[in-house]
Formats: sequence, structure tokens, C-alpha cells
Amino acid sequence: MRIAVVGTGYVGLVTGTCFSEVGIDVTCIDIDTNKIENLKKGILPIYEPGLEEMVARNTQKERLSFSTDLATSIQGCDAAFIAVGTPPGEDGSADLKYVLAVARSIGQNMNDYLVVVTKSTVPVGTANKVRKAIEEELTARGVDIPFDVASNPEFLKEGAAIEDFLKPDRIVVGVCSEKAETVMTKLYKPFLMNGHPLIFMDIPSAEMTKYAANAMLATKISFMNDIANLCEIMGADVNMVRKGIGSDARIGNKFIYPGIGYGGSCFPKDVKALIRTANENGYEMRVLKSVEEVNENQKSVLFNKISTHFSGNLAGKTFAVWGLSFKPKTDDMREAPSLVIIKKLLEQGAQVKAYDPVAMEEAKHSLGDTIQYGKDEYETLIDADALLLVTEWPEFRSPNFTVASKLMKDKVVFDGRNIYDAKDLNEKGFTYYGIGVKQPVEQLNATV
Ligand SMILES: NC(=O)C1=CN([C@@H]2O[C@H](COP(=O)(O)OP(=O)(O)OC[C@H]3O[C@@H](n4cnc5c(N)ncnc54)[C@H](O)[C@@H]3O)[C@@H](O)[C@H]2O)C=CC1
Ligand SMILES: O=C(O)[C@H]1O[C@H](OP(=O)(O)OP(=O)(O)OC[C@H]2O[C@@H](n3ccc(=O)[nH]c3=O)[C@H](O)[C@@H]2O)[C@H](O)[C@@H](O)[C@@H]1O
Repeated sequence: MRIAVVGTGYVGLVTGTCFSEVGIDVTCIDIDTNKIENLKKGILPIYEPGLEEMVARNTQKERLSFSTDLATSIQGCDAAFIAVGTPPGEDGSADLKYVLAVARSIGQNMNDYLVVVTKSTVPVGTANKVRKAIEEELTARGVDIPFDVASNPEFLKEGAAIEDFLKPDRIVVGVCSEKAETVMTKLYKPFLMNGHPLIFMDIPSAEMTKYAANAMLATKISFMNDIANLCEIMGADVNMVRKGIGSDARIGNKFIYPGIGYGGSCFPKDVKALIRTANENGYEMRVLKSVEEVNENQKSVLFNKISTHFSGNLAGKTFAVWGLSFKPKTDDMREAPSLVIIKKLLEQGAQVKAYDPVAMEEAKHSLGDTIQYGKDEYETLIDADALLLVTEWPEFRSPNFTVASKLMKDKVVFDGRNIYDAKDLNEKGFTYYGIGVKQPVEQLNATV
């Protein structure tokens, strides 16, 4: 089989590469000439574990190629996947201009039956707009070429994208013809070996499934952040509460980790877009509005603890920040909570020295030289007044706190992801702050 994947970002590049890995001929297309030229040389636009090797392997086997030329690349394809961005417009709704531009381009160039699959996250009704755009272009050309539209939302997580794509919990496909269902079944057959379900449904339901999934996950996180904040007030420990509720299979132990608010390119924008879609249709998503509000507040929780600890005197203080990306194992800085915390510290006249294993180059696009960047995590600690753990990269999980204590000016840790043991740090002479975590008795006595 042969497919084209239009848009070579986090989703398009992973989708195209994984399809080629199972033996399908794939052309990945992008309008960004620089991106495509680099990909041809094996230079990837993003950091995603395992992707570079997989791209190299499949390019070498000539199952994966890169092009800016959509017109040529879609010829002879069974399906064309649209995987371009759908960023939030000013009113929060998903901006469909990139998706529809690709649809028009497909309509202008297709010469044979094609299934046009929307992989981008798009509101209910988008497949109809895609169909209309293609029909208009075919009419303008005076040709009548059969085609189908389908919706195939993507559920991969950055940092684990290959694993998620190759071994999906489920594959959701919205179709409206048997012919399209047959093509999609053939394409996904290699991924179904281990019993992962391929769920066919109508197109609006598939489009809605994507938003419902992200909204549910965001809700779990905001709920736990609310519980964490209450734990703190009431003298309970959210780490214990999380274990206590997570062992109930109905609740589950995933996505209930409190922190400094969810970030990334999708939860914030998809929650906004769903609220907006509902509004436009006369319905109010009350739960999701609160989810958003809790998340906005949560981004300030760590800063508020810092401000309280230093009695509001942050000018001239130096803070070591470990982790910049919105989550570990990615260089993605979109809506990263680190940006909010750093901005607040800088506004108060503090200095920031940060280290991230892969996201520093990307971070420089938004932070520039307003902060210093460390060669490694320990360098950031030299003369620091406190350490802020912002992104829970594996390399930050068990640092040598004895070394750290010798480098730092003041021994204070603000742990935005609850990865350190409060008692252990206290014993090593550190003052510890987590999110909804009980402070050790010794620390409380010392602060009183
Ligand atoms: N990033 C993620 O983890 C996930 C993203 N999604 C959804 O997938 C979609 C894509 O997201 P990302 O991959 O993160 O976006 P991205 O911003 O990383 O990549 C989009 C790519 O599309 C290209 N593009 C834009 N217009 C084009 C055109 N007319 N022709 C060819 N290429 C064009 C851009 O140059 C860019 O390389 C979004 O709707 C997003 O919500 C869904 C699941 C996971
Ligand atoms: O539509 C998308 O783009 C994707 O969005 C998320 O994936 P992603 O944003 O890559 O990363 P997640 O692992 O979901 O983390 C999102 C944010 O939630 C935070 N989070 C996650 C889990 C948790 O328990 N607590 C928590 O605060 C993370 O720190 C991060 O800031 C979803 O998990 C994917 O299924 C979906 O395909």
C-alpha cells in the first residue's frame, strides 16, 4: 500500500515513519522546505526517543521519503493523511485554515480514488468541510474523481509516541463508506496483531472521541491538583491519597499525578476548543470550564510557595530550574508551565539558571538570554538560593543531594512534581516543598 502524510510535525512524522516501519510506502510532505531538506539528510525537526533511528532505517529501505511536492506525492496513494496543526484561534476555537488548505491542495491535484483522512485534532463537522473543499476544487477543474473522507484521530503522547503508535490502546476511525473502511482496515492490520482494537464509527463520533479523551485526561489532572491543594490545607498527603484511590480499578492509577498544571500543545487547546464548540451550539461545558480555571491557578502554586518562603523578597535571589519542556522526553515547549514560573520569578527581579536535557535550544526561542543555561543540572546549583524541580526527567530523579548541598547557597527544594522524598531531604538538611505533600514534622518544627 502507499500513503501520503501531509504535515511533518510531532504527529505526521511519527505516523508516516511508523506506517513505513510496517512495510507501507510513505511520503511525508511539508510546506516547510527547510524541514524537508533536513529530513532528507536525516536531521529531525523534533526530539522523540527512537524516532531518528526509525526514520534512518526506513529511508534507507526506500519505504519512507520526504517531499514538499504534494501534487506528485499523492499520485498512486490509497490514502492521504492530513496531520497539520490546528492551533487555537483568538476565541479558543480550533483554527482549520491549515487543514482546509491541504484539502484544497488535494482537490487540485488528485487524479484517482483516494481516502482523505483527517489525523489532526478537529471539531465535529470538519470532515464535511474537508469534503466540501475537495469537491469545490474538483468542480473547478471540471473533473469527477471519486474520493472518501475519514476521521482517524491520534492518541499518541509525546516522549512515548512510537510505542503509542505501534502498540495503541485502540485505533478510532470514522468512515462513511465501505470502500474507505476496507482501505483503513488494510492499513491498520499490521498494528492489530496484539489484539489492539480497531473501532469503526461514524465520522462525527470519531471527531468527538478525540476531544472527549483529552478533556477527560485533563479533568483527572485538574481534579487531582484540586485535591492536592486541599490536602495541603487539611494536613493530608496527596501521594498517599493518590495511591489510595488509584488502586481502585474504576479510578485507575494513571493521570492522577498532581503537579504544576498540565501543559503541552494539546490539553490546553483542546479543552478550550471543546468549551468553544459547546458555546457555539448553545451548551455550557461547566466541568471543563473549572478544569481550565484550576489549571491556570495551578501554574502559580510553585511560585506562591517560593514567594512565601522568601517572604516576598525575590529580587537578587538565584533559582536553579531543572527541566523546561512541558513533560519529560520531549523538546516541546508549547504551553510549558516552566515558562509561567520563570516569567514570574524574573518579574520579581530574581535570576534563573536552568538546565534541560534536550529542550534548551527550543526554550531559547521564548526565553532568549533572560535566563542562564547550565551545562548540566549541577552547574545550575552553584550559589543558588533554591532548586525548582519543574520537569521530571529521569536524570533528575535521584540526584546527589550531598553534592547539591555543597554547591547551593541555601538548601531549599521546591518540587513541582513530587518526585523527591520530603523526609530524606529534610534529613540531609534541606527544606522541602512539594505539591499537596505533608511536610516532615522536623521541618514544621523548624519553621515554627
Ligand atoms: N503533538 C501531539 O502530541 C499530538 C497532536 N495531535 C494533533 O495533531 C495535529 C498536528 O499536531 P503537531 O504534529 O503537534 O503539529 P506541528 O506543529 O508539530 O506540525 C504541523 C506541521 O504541518 C506543517 N504544515 C502546515 N501547513 C501545511 C500545508 N499546507 N502543507 C503541508 N504541511 C503543512 C507545518 O509546517 C508543520 O511541520 C494537531 O491537530 C494536534 O492537535 C494529536 C495527537 C498528539
Ligand atoms: O492530543 C494530544 O496531543 C495528546 O495529548 C496528550 O499527550 P501529551 O500532551 O503529549 O502529554 P501527556 O503525557 O498527556 O501530558 C500532558 C500534560 O499533563 C501533565 N500531567 C500528566 C499526567 C499526570 O498525571 N499529571 C500531569 O500533570 C504533564 O506533565 C503534561 O504537562 C495525551 O496524553 C495524548 O493521548 C494525546 O494524543
